[in-house]
Amino acid sequence: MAKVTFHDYSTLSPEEKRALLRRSETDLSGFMEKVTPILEAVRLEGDRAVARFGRELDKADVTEATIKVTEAEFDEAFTLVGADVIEAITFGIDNIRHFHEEQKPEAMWLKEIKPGAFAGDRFTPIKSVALYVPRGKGSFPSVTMMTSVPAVVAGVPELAIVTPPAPDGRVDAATLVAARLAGVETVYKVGGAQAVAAVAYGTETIKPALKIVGPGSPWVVAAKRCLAGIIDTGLPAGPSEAIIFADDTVHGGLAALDLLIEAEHGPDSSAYLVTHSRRVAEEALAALPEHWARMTEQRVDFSSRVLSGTCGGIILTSSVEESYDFVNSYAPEHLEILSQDAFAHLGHITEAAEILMGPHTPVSIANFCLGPNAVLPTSRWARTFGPLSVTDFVKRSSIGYVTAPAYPEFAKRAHKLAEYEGFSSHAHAVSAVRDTYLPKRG
Ligand SMILES: NC(=O)c1ccc[n+]([C@@H]2O[C@H](COP(=O)([O-])OP(=O)(O)OC[C@H]3O[C@@H](n4cnc5c(N)ncnc54)[C@H](O)[C@@H]3O)[C@@H](O)[C@H]2O)c1
Ligand SMILES: N[C@H](CO)Cc1c[nH]c[nH+]1
Ligand SMILES: [Zn+2]
Repeated sequence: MAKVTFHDYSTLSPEEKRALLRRSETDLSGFMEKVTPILEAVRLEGDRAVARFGRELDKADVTEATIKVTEAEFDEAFTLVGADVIEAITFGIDNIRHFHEEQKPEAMWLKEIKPGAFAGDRFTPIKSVALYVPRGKGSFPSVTMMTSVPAVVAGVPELAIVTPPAPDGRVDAATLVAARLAGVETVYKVGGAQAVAAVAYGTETIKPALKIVGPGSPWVVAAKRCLAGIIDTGLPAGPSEAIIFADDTVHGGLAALDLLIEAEHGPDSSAYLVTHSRRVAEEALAALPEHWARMTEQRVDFSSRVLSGTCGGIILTSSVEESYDFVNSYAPEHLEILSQDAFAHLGHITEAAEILMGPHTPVSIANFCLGPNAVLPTSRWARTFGPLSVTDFVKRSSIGYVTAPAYPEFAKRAHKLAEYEGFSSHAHAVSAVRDTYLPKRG
């Protein structure tokens, strides 16, 4: 059984404390170097490279002719997925849609800034967005739901999912079911760096998109970083991570149960239990083997590597304040506040992409079906980014309107500032010369 990493936080040196903030994706330079030839091949060879990398990297039976999922494959997917799974997808989509409809901004707002002068914002959908749905260390119909629903709510006219094919050359059936139920009809069998390149440059089959959203392995994150000058790559969502924050009002076995949720994604994930209660920490440590005994071999392997490595384990702090400080420095993707009074802690936490309150809101529920988006910034990007949302699928134009009566007051100030900044045309355009062209009032 793996030896779980245990940190007595107050005894750590500043350097050791800083090391706890690292994620597997902190240094992507090696991945960026390796994906560069893949990106270049897709740019130069299009479909031929997409199919070749599908065969080489995904070991998938895919050819240039089978990159796009057909209607027949969509229909077949509904026969392959159980009715209970379809029901769960439908339940999740319903809640996710409800949440994102609430979040959708008004198409336009306009306020009277000064009498007769108006300013506001207008939101219009981005014309084309690609949705990355991972597959490899798991299949992700839930990511299909989380990316497709806000895109459809926002009204993006051209949507396409890119997702790696399995060895049989098929896309995960539940992903196709979720896509159709959410309202996305185009799915391409391409994943990893080659998918990011395909939608950035376009190929014979795959239409280029203005933006790509969706989480992925470091291969995907590295490709996005390389192509950020070609395509909008949205929020940085890499290997999953979570902090389970627990106070002394809960059982440590519960904390251990939830610690394993995100730790099981892959060996590159990160997961910590942070508590100031020695009892909770010790109960958690004792409970982990019981929980592992109920998990599949692959998930035990992934989670035990995370919890015994340098990106996971148990952190025992000397006070609840120290726990808050650690959480805020770490800026986790998912945060669970395990406490009988979770709301008492909420005000102390400012840096976390998702905050789940109390013992009945484990990360699993939010990952699949509560409503908020589970595509979230990782690797401390929660300090500046929030979860994927409807606003990721629209762009904002500001609107200004000055009426004739309001014009002179504004022209006077604009003229002054234009002169100060040394822009003669700017100044000229709001000088008396303009008045000679304007319709006469009264
Ligand atoms: N942050 C979030 O919101 C969020 C949500 C869901 C999942 N995730 C994370 O997404 C990730 C999904 O990873 P995954 O591996 O299951 O799927 P993935 O689709 O992201 O990556 C698989 C692809 O990586 C490429 N690849 C694999 N090995 C390669 C190599 N040696 N060289 C070049 N390319 C290679 C292949 O093309 C393959 O198709 C996980 O880390 C998971 O934790 C994050
Ligand atoms: N935890 C992931 C986001 O980091 C979402 C997910 C989907 N399926 C399982 N988990
Ligand atoms: Zn998860």
